[in-house]
Amino acid sequence: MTSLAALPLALTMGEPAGIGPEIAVKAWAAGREAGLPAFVLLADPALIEQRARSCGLAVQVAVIRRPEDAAAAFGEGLPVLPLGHTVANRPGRPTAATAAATIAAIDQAVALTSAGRAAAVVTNPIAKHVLYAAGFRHPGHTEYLAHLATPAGAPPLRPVMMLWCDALAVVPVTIHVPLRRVPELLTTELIVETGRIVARELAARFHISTPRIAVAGLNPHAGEDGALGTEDAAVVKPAVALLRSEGIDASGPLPADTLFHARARRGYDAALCMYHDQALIPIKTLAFDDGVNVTLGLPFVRTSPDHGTAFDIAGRGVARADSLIAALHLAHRLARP
Ligand SMILES: NC(=O)C1=CN([C@@H]2O[C@H](COP(=O)(O)OP(=O)(O)OC[C@H]3O[C@@H](n4cnc5c(N)ncnc54)[C@H](O)[C@@H]3O)[C@@H](O)[C@H]2O)C=CC1
Ligand SMILES: NCC(=O)COP(=O)(O)O
Repeated sequence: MTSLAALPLALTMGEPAGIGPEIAVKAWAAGREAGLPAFVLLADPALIEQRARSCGLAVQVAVIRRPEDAAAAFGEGLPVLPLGHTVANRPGRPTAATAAATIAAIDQAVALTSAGRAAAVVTNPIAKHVLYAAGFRHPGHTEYLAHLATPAGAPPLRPVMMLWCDALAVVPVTIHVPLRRVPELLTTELIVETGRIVARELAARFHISTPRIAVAGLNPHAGEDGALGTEDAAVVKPAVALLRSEGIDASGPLPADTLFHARARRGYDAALCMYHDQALIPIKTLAFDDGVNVTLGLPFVRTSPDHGTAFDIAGRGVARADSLIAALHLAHRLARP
């Protein structure tokens, strides 16, 4: 079998009306100078050529038939493996008609990686509401990738979303759920399972020998002894105790408002946050341009830029590829044995 280091990363097209096609082209153009690992884009080659033209980007698309040909093609052109779907759309105008192609790109990236023909999965952003309108029943990539990776008949894998940059790693314990449902969905078991996966993968993939995990409280001031909410004492605190009883260096519940300043960040390797925005606001404030979304708990590496489809700027040639480039670098690093 080809060594992982020699395999290309499998990059999905993402939502075709978003900035994915444009930043893929820009990443490839920057990558030839910046030593980016080779990747293959799973997309409709005609869409990529047309979007590059409309964004004023000079790019040669190298249509390949096998991911094994990506590394050799990468120096000459952007390697694109056709999806078998024609994708016609206008930037900024998403349509459910392209949902099947968007999903096919994810399926193919996972299939190639699982078969040992790609080193890792890197995804461009999808617009969840567009896929939902076409009948997609998973909240986002994170949950869909876990579904694809679960062997038939086995209990579902628990995926964990982690947003990472050099200065901070954050994990939302509850992910894509309305805020009003967070208290009912947040259980001691969910926090413990998430903490275990984070500790295990920070050690195995990030090579942090004894990961320090800070657990944020749910309520202001971590509940202020029950005066500002009961969940911190009843749900979060027992989870921290259980993690500690397993030898995991967990602390908390800690007030979230003082968890993310520079001095506090030196005290932990990852912060477990109780809901989506508690985790994503600090990291996107610190590192919007180069934050990376990593899915933990899967049998393969998956990364993604931290941003979304940016419909407001799609097709204008102004989207930044930095976060995608950071995602490609991190995927390459994590996929190394
Ligand atoms: N991994 C994924 O698939 C993700 C998908 N999304 C999806 O993206 C859609 C739009 O979400 P929003 O909340 O509007 O977030 P967004 O990240 O798409 O856009 C927020 C703001 O940041 C700007 N922006 C985003 N990426 C940029 C880039 N690379 N360069 C320059 N400016 C950039 C946009 O123009 C916009 O003003 C939603 O449907 C959401 O579900 C959001 C986050 C991650
Ligand atoms: N806000 C983060 C996000 O939406 C990423 O979701 P996913 O599609 O990577 O699961």
